[in-house]
Amino acid sequence: MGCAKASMMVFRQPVTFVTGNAKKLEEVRAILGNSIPFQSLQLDLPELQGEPQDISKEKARLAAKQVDGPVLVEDTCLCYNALQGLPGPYIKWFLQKIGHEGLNNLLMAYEDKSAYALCIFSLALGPNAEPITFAGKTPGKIVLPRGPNDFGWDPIFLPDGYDQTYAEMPKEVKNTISHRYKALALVKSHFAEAGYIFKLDDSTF
Ligand SMILES: O=P(O)(O)OP(=O)(O)OP(=O)(O)OC[C@H]1O[C@@H](n2cnc3c(O)ncnc32)[C@H](O)[C@@H]1O
Ligand SMILES: [Mg+2]
Repeated sequence: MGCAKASMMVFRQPVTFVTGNAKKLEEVRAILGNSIPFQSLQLDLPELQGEPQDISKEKARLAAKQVDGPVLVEDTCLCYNALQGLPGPYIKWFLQKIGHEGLNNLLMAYEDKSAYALCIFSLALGPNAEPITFAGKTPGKIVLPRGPNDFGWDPIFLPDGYDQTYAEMPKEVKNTISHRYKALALVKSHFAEAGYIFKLDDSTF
């Protein structure tokens, strides 16, 4: 990686999307297509605590050190409005321990079943670069599980304006309204505007 001009960065390797989650990778691939030169690396990054944006940035710093090059990571939260945004970044453990039923029961005491899915991508251009974040948010509500149980909390999330849960709707629909899609739209615009140049195997992207 080198810096030709202040506004122009030249990369000798593609951006590495680091995740331990195959379903995330599938969606990122489908949404990005070949708009950004990227490769993937399966690594289990630590589940950190704190504010979603800080967690995502720290994940990117850790990933960039391991990859020693430009990386993209994301952290996904499921936030209940009645619970001031919790489970938020801790959704992975909540889902693992109490499942879809428990995630519904958490809201039993509240009339407000509204929630939002939040995805925060972080791009670190190298191991010493400060990560840049891109957030996408999709509002909806928590419902009893409906649809295939393929990906996380998809069966219990009903996005606003739709009568199918994330799990019930075709992938092509989820991938045009989701938290992940919205965050990646910002990532794509950033790449379109930032003037990054990828010189990979003699080809320029
Ligand atoms: O390696 P990373 O990228 O961290 O992958 P992860 O599976 O640990 O993912 P997170 O730390 O972001 O935790 C988010 C949790 O929410 C789940 N999840 C993420 N995106 C989702 C989506 O679009 N629909 C449903 N569940 C999702 C995911 O399976 C986890 O249980
Ligand atoms: Mg994780």
